[in-house]
Amino acid sequence: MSKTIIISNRLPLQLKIHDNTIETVPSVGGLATGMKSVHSQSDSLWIGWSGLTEEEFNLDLKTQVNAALKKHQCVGVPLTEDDIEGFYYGFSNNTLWPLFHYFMEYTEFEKSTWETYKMVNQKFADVVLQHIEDGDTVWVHDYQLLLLPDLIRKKKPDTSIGFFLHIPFPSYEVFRTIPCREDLLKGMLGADLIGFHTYDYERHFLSAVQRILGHEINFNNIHLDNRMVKVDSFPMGIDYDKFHNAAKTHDQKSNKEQTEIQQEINKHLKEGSNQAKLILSIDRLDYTKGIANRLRAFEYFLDKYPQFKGKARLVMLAVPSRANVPQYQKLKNEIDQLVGRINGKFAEVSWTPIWYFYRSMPFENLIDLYTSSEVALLTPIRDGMNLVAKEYIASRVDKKGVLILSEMTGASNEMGEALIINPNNFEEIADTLKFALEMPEEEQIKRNNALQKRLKRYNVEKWASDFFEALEATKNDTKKYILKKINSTLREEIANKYKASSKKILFLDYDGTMVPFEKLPENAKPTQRVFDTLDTLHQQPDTKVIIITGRDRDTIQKWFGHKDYTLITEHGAWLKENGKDWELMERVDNKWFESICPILESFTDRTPGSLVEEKRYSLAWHFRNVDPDLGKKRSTELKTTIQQLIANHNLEILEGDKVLEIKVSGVSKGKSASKMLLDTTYDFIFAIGDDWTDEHMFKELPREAHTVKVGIKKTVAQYYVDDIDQVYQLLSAFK
Ligand SMILES: O=P(O)(O)OC[C@H]1O[C@H](O[C@H]2O[C@H](CO)[C@@H](O)[C@H](O)[C@H]2O)[C@H](O)[C@@H](O)[C@@H]1O
Ligand SMILES: O=c1ccn([C@@H]2O[C@H](COP(=O)(O)OP(=O)(O)O)[C@@H](O)[C@H]2O)c(=O)[nH]1
Repeated sequence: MSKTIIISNRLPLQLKIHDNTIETVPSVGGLATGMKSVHSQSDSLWIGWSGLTEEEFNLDLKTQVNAALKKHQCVGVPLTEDDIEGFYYGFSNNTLWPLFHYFMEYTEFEKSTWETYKMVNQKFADVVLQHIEDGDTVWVHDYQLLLLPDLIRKKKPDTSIGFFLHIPFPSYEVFRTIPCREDLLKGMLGADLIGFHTYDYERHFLSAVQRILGHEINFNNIHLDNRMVKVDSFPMGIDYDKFHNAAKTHDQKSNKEQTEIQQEINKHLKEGSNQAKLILSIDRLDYTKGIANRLRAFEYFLDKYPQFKGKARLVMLAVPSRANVPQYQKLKNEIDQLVGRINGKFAEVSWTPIWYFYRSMPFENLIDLYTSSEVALLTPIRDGMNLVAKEYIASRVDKKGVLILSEMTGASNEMGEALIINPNNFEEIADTLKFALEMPEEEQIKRNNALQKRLKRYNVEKWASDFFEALEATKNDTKKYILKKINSTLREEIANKYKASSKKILFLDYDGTMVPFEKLPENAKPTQRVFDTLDTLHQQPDTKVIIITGRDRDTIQKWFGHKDYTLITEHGAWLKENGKDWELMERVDNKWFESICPILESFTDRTPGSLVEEKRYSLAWHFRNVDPDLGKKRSTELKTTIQQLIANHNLEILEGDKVLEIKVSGVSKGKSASKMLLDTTYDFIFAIGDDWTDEHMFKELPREAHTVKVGIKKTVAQYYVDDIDQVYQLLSAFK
């Protein structure tokens, strides 16, 4: 039976050695807490790091380690201290983490940690490959494993692979600064489906893929040579019932059954003469979480609204995290000092403004804090999602409580009823805190009602099932493509038909089919491979070889004029065959150039990288070297600008691959190809091409023709080949 393999750096449990025995503790962090719910409800295997390095346990303990992991359907990836240093503290958390959260000044790029990162991703791949079976689905998580999807794809090309990034994907301008940017993107593109928390992260990723790798993107599909990768946003939910039900039971507990923390909260904060409202914050101690800003904003609040002294208290839980990274150590000192200074400044005998815990707390204590706090104040500078915001709302069984949430969190996109603040605006935070502490109960209930409904509906289970459904759909699309793809059997079948036929005609597109695109069109000259292949085909008995291209007559004359192949240029305007001179296939003129050319030139002047190509009877505006977004925008603008002129002169616009071509209406590769069939009866008709202009040919040729599209794109052609190399593989079978 097929299974799902979840892979993340951290497993849902961490192993510790105590008195020579293995103990397990739950992992902290949103990825682990969220995915744990998915894992526990499905028959999946989770592969990741156990929290122990290879040096930390000996052979005697190994059996215990494996057993502890197996009990939770987990498999460990063996990592050494050096691996953890270079891969986890180094490249993951000293390079990728700050870069992806826009902390460029903290981002260090070191070749040695990059090398370790690559090596450790390979170690993960090796373990996955030991456990993967045909039909399994793989779900890779997060920035520590960006190279893994491609490493698995290389060894197991047919596996269904999903990838989810839990942190922001930064804008192209930030991402482009990292030297290994191409490798990172290529690694991720090994997946069939790539998921992000928000649409913004998704569009940043697509923009980076388009600009750095130059792949064609259609809506949210990335066209690779032989596969399609789908990209989408799936905002992660929480296990709503788990938090809501725990909060319900919590409310029903007698005094005796309450946890120590709850008893403390009641004694000091809720029941004494000096009752203070609680403002809660919970995060890992991370500079992205805006903890220092929050403390300063709280100080500003107490200065601005002194009436809250003694009446409000910040309860701040900061969970130790990545303590080996220097920036985290600095932050810890800064927070300690800030808390000390603010408490020193405002404390009274019966009231300290900040209760600060630097540790992690078990689930029951988190529930104590969530249910006892009137306000949650979460102020990250950047945060992929922020599950604490969702957990706080889900735990409010009484529907009371106010959430103040930074607009820089992924969660703020879906939690519009919360009070959304800019974490750098202390004035706004102070005013919002006052507003929250004074908010009437009816308003709190109204806001939370809406939030809870959404959290209940789009919970972590729904999030995971949506992701799997999308992965399945992507895989099915790919299957459809694979069915039409020319494999060795199909190649032989087509070649046999060719050999068995007595009259054959082959229509071959040039750019993108026989040769790859170049930055400047004049540089895409025919190679020896082009001539060798065409000569061989041309020498076959009863075979007519036609190059059919949008290229201008003069260039094709220069490149192929010395050969005897049939040449059709400018999308069917010109024909040259049987060694005769060029003749016009259609009645065309170019008098209209003088009205269109100046417009194209003015677009070229203000669109860096674009160029005008003047052919005998058509004009082409190329934007291959233009910034992709600008190119798309300007080509749409150009179409609108010349619309009227096009109609007046009986012209039409052909949209090729990064080119708009204006030509006399009615001239097309389809029409000219059909004309070539008029005088002779062929029993083998073949056409191959890569772009939109070839679709005319595929459409208009008779049904029995063998039509082949180069690259995985929408087409009416019968078959696909992946790339130019496969074009030659196919053509060389015809001999
Ligand atoms: O494993 P650690 O280095 O201890 O860090 C804990 C996790 O932090 C990050 O969590 C992210 O995922 C959350 C769920 O999607 C999201 O809400 C939050 O905004 C992110 O920061 C990290 O992405 C995980 O890989 C870590 O395990
Ligand atoms: O002592 C603690 C404090 C927090 N959490 C959990 O850690 C996660 C934090 O996730 P979030 O998305 O807010 O941020 P991350 O730490 O993943 O960046 C939440 O599920 C919390 O319930 C925990 O398990 N123990």
